[in-house]
Amino acid sequence: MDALGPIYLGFDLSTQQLKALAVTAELHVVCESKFDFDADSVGFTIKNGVITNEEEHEVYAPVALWLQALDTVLQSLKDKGLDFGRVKGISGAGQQHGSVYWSDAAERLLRCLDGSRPLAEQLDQAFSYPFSPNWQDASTQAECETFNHHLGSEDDLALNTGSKAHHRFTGPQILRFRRSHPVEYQSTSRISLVSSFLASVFLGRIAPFDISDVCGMNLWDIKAGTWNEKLVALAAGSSGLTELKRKLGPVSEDGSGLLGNVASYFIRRYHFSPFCVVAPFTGDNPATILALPLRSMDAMVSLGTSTTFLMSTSHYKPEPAVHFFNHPTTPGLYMFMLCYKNGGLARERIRDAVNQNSSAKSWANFDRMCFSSPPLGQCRSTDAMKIGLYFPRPEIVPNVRAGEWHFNYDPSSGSLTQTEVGWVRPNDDARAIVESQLLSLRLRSRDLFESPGEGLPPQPRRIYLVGGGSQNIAIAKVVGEVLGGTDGVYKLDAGGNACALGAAYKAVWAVEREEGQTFEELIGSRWDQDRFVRRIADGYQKGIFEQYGVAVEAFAKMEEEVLRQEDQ
Ligand SMILES: Nc1ncnc2c1ncn2[C@@H]1O[C@H](COP(=O)(O)OP(=O)(O)O)[C@@H](O)[C@H]1O
Ligand SMILES: O=C(CO)[C@@H](O)[C@H](O)COP(=O)(O)O
Repeated sequence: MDALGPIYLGFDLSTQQLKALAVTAELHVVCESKFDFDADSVGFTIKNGVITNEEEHEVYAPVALWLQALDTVLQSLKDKGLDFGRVKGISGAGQQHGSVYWSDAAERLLRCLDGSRPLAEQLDQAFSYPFSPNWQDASTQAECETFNHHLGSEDDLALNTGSKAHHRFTGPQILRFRRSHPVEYQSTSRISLVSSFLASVFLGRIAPFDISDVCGMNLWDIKAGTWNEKLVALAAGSSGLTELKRKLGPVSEDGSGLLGNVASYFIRRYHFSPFCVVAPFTGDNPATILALPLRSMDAMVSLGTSTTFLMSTSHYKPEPAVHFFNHPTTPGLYMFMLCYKNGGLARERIRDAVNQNSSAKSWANFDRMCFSSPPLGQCRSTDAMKIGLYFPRPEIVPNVRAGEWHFNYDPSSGSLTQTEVGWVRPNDDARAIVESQLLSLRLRSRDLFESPGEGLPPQPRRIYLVGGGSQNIAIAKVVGEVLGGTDGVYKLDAGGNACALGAAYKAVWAVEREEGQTFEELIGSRWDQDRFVRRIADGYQKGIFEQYGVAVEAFAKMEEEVLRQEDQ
C-alpha cells in the first residue's frame, strides 16, 4: 500500500449507525469507524436509531443526532491515525427518502462554521423542524392514495417516477408535513434528502439532490429527467409549485460532477486539505451497488435494518410492486430494487424468542435452528410445507398491517390452511422467517432472470450478500437454497460496510476518472476479485431450488389470503 498516496472517504448515514471508511486509489480499505446511534449518542431518547409514535404510525430521527455522529466518527478516524490531509475526495450515502427541513438561517450557519466548536451546537438554528421522517414511517396512507390517483393510477405513477406511492417516499411525506406543520413548512428555506443533507454539511452550503436518490421521492419524472410538475404541485398545495420547487432546489444530474471543496470547518478541525473535493452523495441502496462492478445477472441482497434486493439493469420496466431508480453513476442504466421494512429487526425478534428472551443477543441458537431444520419444515416430501409472514412493523410489500401469520401448505392437493399445527415455535420460526423473506424476493424478481445455461432454470448468476446480516452463514445457506445462483452466494470481504465502500469508490471515480471513463470501467480495472469477495455458500442446488419453486406459489397464495382477510 502506498503510504503517502491519496485517500478517499465514504460515509453511510443509515438507520442505526453512521459508518465511515477510507480507501486508497487502489481500492484498499485503510481505516474504518462507526457511530452506533443507540449505543454511542448522548442526550437522545431513541431506539434502533429512531423515535416511534405508534398512534400516528410515525417514525422519525432527530437531525442533531446525525451531527453529533459526524463529529464523533471523524474524531475517531483521526484517533485511529487517519491523515485527513491525504483525503482527495469524499462521497457518501444516506438512508433513502428521509427529508431534512432547513431554516432561513441554514446557508449562513453552514458558511460560517467555527472549527473549534462541534457541529450540533452551531447548527441548532439551521432547521425549521428538528426531525427527519424515517423510511419506516407509515403515517402517509391518505397522502399515498392521493399520489397514486394523481396521474391516473398507481401504474402510471410507477411508470413516471419509478415507483407507486409509498408511505416513506418524500413527496407524500412533504405533503403530510405541509398539512400537519404549516408554520414549519412555511419557514423552510430548503429541503434535503438524508444524502444531500450530509453532503451539505461537508460542503458548507446546501447541496443539490443526487440523480439516483431523487427517484425515491415520487416527484421526479425519470424518463424526462425533470420534476413532474403535477406531482410537485400536489405536494405544494395552495402554497404553490414555484415555492416548493425553490425549496427543493436543483438536482445534480451527473453522478461524478464534483460539488465543490470541503468546508473550512473540516480543514480547521480535522486538517483536511483545502483541495479535498465533495462528490454527490447518493442513497444507501444506490451506493451499495457501487461496492463492486455488478454484472447484469448478478443480484445483491442487503440484509440491513431493511432487506433490499438490488440489481443493475438497462431495462426500465417499473410496476407497482417494485422500484426503479436512475443508476447513481451511469446514464442509461437503472437500479432495480425491492425493499422490505421487516428485515433485520424482525429476524432479531425471532432470535430473541429462540433465546427465550434472555439478555443474550447471540445468533448461535437461531443459526442452529436454521441449519438443523429441513427446507420448509418438510421431513418428507408428503409433509405439509410450513410458511409464515413476520411483520412486527407494517410492511411495504405487501402493504399490510403489523402481524404474524402461520400456514401449512399441502403440495399434493394445493390446499393452504392457516394453522400452527405441527409447528414447534419459536424454533421453527428461525428458518421460516428467513425463508419467508427470501420467498418474497424470489416471487417478485423471478421475471428478471433468464436461464444461465442449458437445463438450468432461470435464476441469478451470482448473489452478493451485504449489510449486517451478511455475517450470518446460516442465512447465507438458505439464500442459496431459495434464490439459487449458479456461481454461488458471496460476501464482500473488503471492509465492514458495502454502502460506505460504494460511496468511497464513487469518490475515487469522480476524482480519478479519465474523460468518458465509466464507473464500471475504472472500478473494474482496479478490482481485485480474489481479495475483495468471498464465496460463503452454495447457490443453485437441484431439487431444493425446485422445492422452493412450489413454495413460491404457496407463498403468493398466503399473501393473497392475508390481504383478503385485511379487506374484510
Ligand atoms: N450475525 C448476525 N446475524 C444476523 N443478523 C445480524 C448479525 N449481525 C448483525 N445483524 C443484523 O444487522 C442489522 C444491522 O445491519 P446494518 O447493515 O448495519 O444496518 P443499517 O445499515 O440499516 O443501520 C441488525 O439489525 C442485525 O439484525
Ligand atoms: O427505504 C429504503 C429503501 O427504499 C431503505 O432501504 C432505506 O434506504 C434504509 O435502509 P437501511 O440501510 O437503514 O436498512
